[in-house]
Amino acid sequence: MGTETRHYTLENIFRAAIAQQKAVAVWRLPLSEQVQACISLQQSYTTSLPNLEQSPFGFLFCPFHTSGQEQQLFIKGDLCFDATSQSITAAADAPAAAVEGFTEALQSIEHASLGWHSSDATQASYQTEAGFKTAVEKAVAAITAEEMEKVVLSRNFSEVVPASFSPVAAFEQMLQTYPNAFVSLVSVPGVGTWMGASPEILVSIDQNNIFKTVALAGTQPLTEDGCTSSAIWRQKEIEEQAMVERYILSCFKKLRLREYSEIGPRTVVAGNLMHLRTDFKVDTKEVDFPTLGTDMLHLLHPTSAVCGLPKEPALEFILQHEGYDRSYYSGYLGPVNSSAGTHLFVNLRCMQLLATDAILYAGAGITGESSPEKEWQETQHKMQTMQRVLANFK
Ligand SMILES: C=C(O[C@@H]1C=C(C(=O)O)C=C[C@H]1O)C(=O)O
Repeated sequence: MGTETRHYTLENIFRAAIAQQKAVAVWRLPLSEQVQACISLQQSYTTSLPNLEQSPFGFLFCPFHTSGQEQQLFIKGDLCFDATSQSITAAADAPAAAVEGFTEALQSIEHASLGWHSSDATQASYQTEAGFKTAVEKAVAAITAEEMEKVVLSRNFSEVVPASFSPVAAFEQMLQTYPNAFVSLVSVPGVGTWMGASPEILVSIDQNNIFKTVALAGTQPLTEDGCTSSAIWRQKEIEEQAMVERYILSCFKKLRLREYSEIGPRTVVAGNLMHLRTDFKVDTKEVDFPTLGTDMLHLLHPTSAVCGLPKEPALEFILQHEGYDRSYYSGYLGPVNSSAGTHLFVNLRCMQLLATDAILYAGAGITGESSPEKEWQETQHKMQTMQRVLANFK
């Protein structure tokens, strides 16, 4: 097919992918205008531990717990859609018959219903307010007993999807509401549909081979004037974020990497919230470390921003006490080897769309100073990111 001259809208592309039972990912990088989508024409989407440098263009979608029941997925970019030019391009190795089938489907798509792929999984489990608060109390006790330093506890919550809801319209609205977030919509047959506005880079490598990651933690509601300069941070948040920073530094150390730049912590805005963020940057060409992206991805996930410190006892604690399955929440997702490079984000401020309900997810970092009520409130605030999106259709 090469470069098609026909013009399509994002809605055409998404409808065709759903009607044709294909996996599709749509995204926009923070502070960018460019909306892209990719569609896989493969039979299977599962992947093993990703090797970013060797990978073809596509979109990674990985769960929190990589040895749990959810699979690591790769939506190969057999078809790539650029929303600015409204054009669609097929990869050189895309299966020709499937490309033709998809293009034909695109012509007749106007009348297809606008749904989304739903999950094959049986009924999701939910965490209650009491259950969450009990888990926080147990975590504080374990931290006081020096079993770990920090653990991130999360919960989920279900809301009815309004009848007029459209994932593409919601995605487009998120572009406006959350300009500095990574905005995404992922829909995979048998796995389901997720959308979100993430504030947190896990691993990014741009076209100039610059590697970036961040230490993001510490949360407070946006100040009244919306100015980052008027934020006042408590010692608890400062320490919590410093732990994430320390973890990233320990990963660099494991790889014997000494040349990196570190800026922060600075206060940043994420929707209705503010966080503390330290930015790390490495010129992988200058330090002659071409596999840094993959190596760091393997060491970082799950970071102490979503799991805890040390990683193993924190993960163990989460699996034992959290009381529900995080699924793809606090996993990671993003384009790999796209025209803008590889940009993986932590899957936060997100929701999973079921047939009639949406499951919203949020967590909070627990330290020795945590109070169950405050941490509960923090998860309430974080859930507003997606509640605002649903509310627009009510
Ligand atoms: C766990 C979440 O967010 C993470 C936890 C934070 C915290 O504990 O303060 C802040 C930002 C994120 O790294 C979430 O949004 O669900």
